[in-house]
Amino acid sequence: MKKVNIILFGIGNVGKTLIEQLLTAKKQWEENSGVSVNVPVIANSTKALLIAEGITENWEKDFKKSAKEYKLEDILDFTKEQDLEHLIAIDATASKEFVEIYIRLIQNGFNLVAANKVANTLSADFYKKIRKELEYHGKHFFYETNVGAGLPIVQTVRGLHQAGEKVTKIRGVFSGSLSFIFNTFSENKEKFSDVLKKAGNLGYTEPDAREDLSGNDVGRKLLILARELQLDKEFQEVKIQSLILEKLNGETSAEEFQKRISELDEIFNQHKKQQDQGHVLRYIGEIEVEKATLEAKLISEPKNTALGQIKGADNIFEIYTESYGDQPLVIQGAGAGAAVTARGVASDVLKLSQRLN
Ligand SMILES: NC(=O)C1=CN([C@@H]2O[C@H](COP(=O)(O)OP(=O)(O)OC[C@H]3O[C@@H](n4cnc5c(N)ncnc54)[C@H](O)[C@@H]3O)[C@@H](O)[C@H]2O)C=CC1
Ligand SMILES: N[C@@H](CC=O)C(=O)O
Repeated sequence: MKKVNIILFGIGNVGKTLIEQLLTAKKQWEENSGVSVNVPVIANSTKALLIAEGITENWEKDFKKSAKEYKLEDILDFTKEQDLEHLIAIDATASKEFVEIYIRLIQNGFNLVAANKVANTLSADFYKKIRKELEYHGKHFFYETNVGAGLPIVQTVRGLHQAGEKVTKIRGVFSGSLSFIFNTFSENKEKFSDVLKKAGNLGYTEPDAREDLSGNDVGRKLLILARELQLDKEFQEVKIQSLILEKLNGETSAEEFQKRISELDEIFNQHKKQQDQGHVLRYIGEIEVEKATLEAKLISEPKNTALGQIKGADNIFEIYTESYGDQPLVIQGAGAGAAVTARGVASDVLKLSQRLN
């Protein structure tokens, strides 16, 4: 039996659900895949719980009782002292600072799985540096949930491109939270701010919902796919239409923004009023490969088109390639939510485990 040791950073929406899924699937993984999953470290932004033999279903109580403030060195020392092998660090944070330690993790023998999109959307130099370090140390990095949550988007785009297929365009609804917001807001009389709160409570938005409303989260996803297609782009080159007022995004803190979200209601009412009969609002992303352009924008879409008909927090990705011609390869399904995202992370962990000797 191959024993893998998970060091989980981030025990919020996605992290918590992942723990539950890993504990529940443990026996199945052992029996069907020969992989025994152990979670000796779980950490949030301030505290970590370190248990060599792994957390149990009492992990929340144990964390409250025994988690201690920590530095990365404490975790690195612990994994060495305990001689833990087959190490997989999971980044289930949304932190911009946390990704700075990826290189140190790789150098200290860790493989990586990330739900966090930041590492793949910093400078092209950093993107290449991570991959160079991974190659040098013989480590792996999986990040399927960076685009489309649990949907198989990254692997499909990468697989087509690596196989020599000419991908010409990717177009679709890349944001689960904006999908939910516009589906709900277009269809009923709720205020925009109430729908936004609901999306947050359902775990669809980023921890700071402005990441979604500013279009930055979609921008990141576009860049991640573009880089899979070996387009050498930077985040600043993505053309992004923001849906948020400058005054609420600039100097305002996330807490202040939460208190002022009703200021968005009037703007979105206007967007809604301007809809033609039978049309819905859609925030879409588009990569034109030949032109090397990446764009995220709000459009008015007829309800009866592929993009117009989606429901709930669905994403839809139309992947146009030479072989598929005018009829794109289409992938659709829930594009946000803790359960689908955590399952995508778990799937990455399992795939990565199977590569470890
Ligand atoms: N919610 C969704 O549908 C999807 C989320 N994701 C990504 O998953 C990630 C996590 O999202 P949520 O669980 O909703 O966020 P959350 O805000 O519920 O949880 C974040 C966790 O990270 C911890 N954290 C923050 N900074 C840290 C640091 N420096 N070191 C260690 N821990 C730190 C926080 O204490 C918290 O436990 C985000 O990057 C998000 O973009 C990706 C795909 C879909
Ligand atoms: N906030 C994101 C969550 C997944 O990445 C989204 O809305 O799609």
